[in-house]
Amino acid sequence: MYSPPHAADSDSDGSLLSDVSASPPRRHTPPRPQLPPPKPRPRPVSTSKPKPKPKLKSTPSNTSASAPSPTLHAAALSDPHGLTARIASVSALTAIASKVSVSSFRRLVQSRNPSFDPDTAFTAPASAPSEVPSIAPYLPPAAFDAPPQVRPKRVNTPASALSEIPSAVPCPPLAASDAPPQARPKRVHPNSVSEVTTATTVEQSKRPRGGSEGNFVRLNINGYGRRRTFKNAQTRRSTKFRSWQRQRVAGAIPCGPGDEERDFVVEALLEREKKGASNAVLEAVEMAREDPSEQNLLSLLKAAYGYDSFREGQLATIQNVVAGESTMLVLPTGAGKSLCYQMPAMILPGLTLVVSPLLSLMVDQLRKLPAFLPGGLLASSQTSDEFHATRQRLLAGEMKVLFVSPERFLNEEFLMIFKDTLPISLVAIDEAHCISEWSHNFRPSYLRLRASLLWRKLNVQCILAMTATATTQTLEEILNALEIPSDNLIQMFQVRENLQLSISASDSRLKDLMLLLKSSPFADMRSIIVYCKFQAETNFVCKYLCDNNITAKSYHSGLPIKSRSRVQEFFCSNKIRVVVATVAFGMGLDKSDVEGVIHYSLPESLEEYIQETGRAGRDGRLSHCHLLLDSATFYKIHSLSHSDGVDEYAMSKFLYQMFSSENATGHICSLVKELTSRKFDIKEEVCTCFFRPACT
Ligand SMILES: Nc1ncnc2c1ncn2[C@@H]1O[C@H](COP(=O)(O)OP(=O)(O)OP(=O)(O)O)[C@@H](O)[C@H]1O
Repeated sequence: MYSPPHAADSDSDGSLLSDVSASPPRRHTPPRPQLPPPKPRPRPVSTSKPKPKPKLKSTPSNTSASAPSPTLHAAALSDPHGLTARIASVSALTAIASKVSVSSFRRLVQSRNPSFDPDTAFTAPASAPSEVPSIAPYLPPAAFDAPPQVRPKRVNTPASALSEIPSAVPCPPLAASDAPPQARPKRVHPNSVSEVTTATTVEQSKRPRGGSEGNFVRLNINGYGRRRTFKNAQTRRSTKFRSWQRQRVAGAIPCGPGDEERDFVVEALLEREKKGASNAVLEAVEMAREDPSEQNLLSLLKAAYGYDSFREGQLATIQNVVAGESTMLVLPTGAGKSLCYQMPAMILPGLTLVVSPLLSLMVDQLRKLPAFLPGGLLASSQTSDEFHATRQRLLAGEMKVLFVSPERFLNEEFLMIFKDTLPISLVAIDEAHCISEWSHNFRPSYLRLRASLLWRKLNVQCILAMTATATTQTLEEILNALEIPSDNLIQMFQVRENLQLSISASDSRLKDLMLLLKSSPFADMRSIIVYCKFQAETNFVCKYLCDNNITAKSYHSGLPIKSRSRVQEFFCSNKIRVVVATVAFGMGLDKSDVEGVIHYSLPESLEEYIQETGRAGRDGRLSHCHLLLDSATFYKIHSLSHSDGVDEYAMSKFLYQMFSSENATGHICSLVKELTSRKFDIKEEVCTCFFRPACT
C-alpha cells in the first residue's frame, strides 16, 4: 500500500495567507546526512561583480577541495562523478586484477569507444608504487573539465539586446596545446551522442530538423561545430580488431558457443599482461552481482562514483531492481534518481533501456553517464546513418544504456533490434507521471508503455518507473499500467528542505509581482521563473516587467521552437534574469542555480506546484518560491477543473436513448457523435467512449 504524498499533507493544512514552509525553520532541524543544509546565498553587490560562490554540487560536505582529506572525499570534491577515484584505483588495485573474473561488463568497458580506454588513458605514473592507494596526479581531459567552481557573474543584458544574440553560442577555440594534431584521427567521448562521427569519415549526411521527441529545444546532439579533445585518451582499438568484430556481428565470421567469452578472456589476459592494470569498479561490480548486499552495493557506489552513502530511497530501489522486481520510485528533483538505473545497468547482464520524454533530457542524461558505462541514444532527429551506427553498437554489445523516446515503441524497426538478439534487463521510465492522463504532463505516447507490451515485444525482465511528483491517482495509474506491485512503491518526501515556500493574497498581481521582484530576497536573485497559467498572460506579464526595467522573456508552447530554445539557452547562461512561462518551461531545463520561482497564477494541482517549485534550488542552496493568489484566478481554474464533468441528467438521457428497448438487442445503433453530443449537451469524447472496447 502506498500513502499519498506527504507534501499534500503539509500543504493542505497551511493557512493560505501565511507563510508555508516545507520544513520547520532550519535552526530547529537537525542536519540530514544525505542532503546538506542549504547555505544562504551571498547577496551580490548590486553595483558590480557578485562574489563568486563555490559550486560544489552534491558533495557530502563543505570541505574545501584543497584541504587534505581522505582519497574519496578529495575525489568527490574535485570530480563529482568519481572519475578521479576510479583513476586512482586503477593503479592501486593491480594486485587484485588477477582475481577479477572476466565478464561481459569488462568487455563493455574495454570494447567501448576505442578512443577512450580507461586503462590506457588513466595509467598512473610509472614511479607510483602499485600497492599504495594514492591518487595519481590527474588532469581531467578537456571534455570533462568541470565548469569553474564559481557562480557565473550576473549579466544584466537589456531585453532589447537579446534578440540580437545569435541562437548558437560558438564554443571558444581550443588552446593550442589542447588542439589535436591535424593528422590524428578524431577522438570522441565514449558517451558522445554523436554515433556517426567515429563510424563515418565521409561528409555528414543532411539531418532533418526537429523531430517527434516532443523536445522544444533544438540541440546540438551530433556535436556539430564542437571540438573536443581527450588528453588522456591515447590508444584506440586496432582497426583490424574493429573490422573483425563488425564482420562477426554481421555473420561473416562464424561465432561458436563460448567464443565471445573466450575473446573476453584472451583480451583481458593480454590487457593485464600488457599493463598490469585492473579496475576497482569491475571488482565491485562482480561482487555486487554475486551478492547485491548493502555492503557490496556501497563498495560499488564508492568505487564508481566516489560517494560514501546512498541517499534516501536509492539503496532499496537498486536492490529491488537488481532482484528483478519492478519498482516505482518517487524522489524529488535532484535527489539522485539517475543513480537508481545506472547502478543496476552496471550489475545486470543485459541492456538498460531508459525512456525519456524529451531529447534534451536524454542528451543530458547520456552526458552524465559514468565514463565506463557506455551509452547511446536513438532520436527521430538522427539520420539513418546515425540510427544504423547506434544499432551496430548495440548489436556488437558495445552499449550498456540506451536512451529512447516513448515514440520509439511504435517503431517496428526499433523493436526488431531486440527480437531474439539483445536481452533487455531493465526498462527505466523517466518522468513516469506522463503515463497518467491525470498528470500535469500527460503524454499520449506514454500510453504505449504498458507492462504487457514491454514483456511481449521486448521480453523485458524488470521495469523501473521514476518521477518527482505524482498524486495518488497518478501513482495508481502508473502502477496499474506497468503492473508494479504496490509494495514496490518507494516514495520519499517531495519538497526539498532548502525551499522556502510562501503565499500572499493579491488583488493586483502585476504590481505585487513588481514589488516582489524589486524587494529582498528576489531583488538579489540572478535566475527567477515566473509561472503563469495562460500563454497570453506570459506575454503581458513579460512586457510589463520589461517596461519596468527587468530583463525578462516569455516562454510557452505557442512560440516557435527556435525562440523557445533561445530563451532557454539565455536563461541557462544567465543572460536573462526572469523567464515568464507556462507549464511548458522546465522539463529538461538543466539549470541547478534557479534561485526563485514565483507563481503568478495558481497551479492546477499540487503535483504541478511541487514540480514547478522543485526547479528552484537544485544546487541545495536556500531558494524562495512565492505564490500570488487572487480569487479571480482561483474561480477560473476551479471552473476549468470541472469542465470535463458530465451532467448526470444528460448522461441518463443519453443512455436511455442508446439502450432503450427498441435499440437494445439485434440492432446496430448508428451515432453521429457531433450531433449526439449537441443533442445531449455532453462532450464528443463521452459518445466515443461507448464505442471503445475498453469501455463497453
Ligand atoms: N548517493 C549520492 N551521494 C551524493 N550525491 C549523489 C548521490 N546520488 C546522486 N547524487 C548526485 O545528485 C545529483 C542529482 O542527481 P540526479 O541528476 O540523478 O537527480 P534526479 O533525481 O535524476 O533529478 P531530476 O529529477 O531533475 O532528473 C547528481 O549530481 C548526482 O551525482
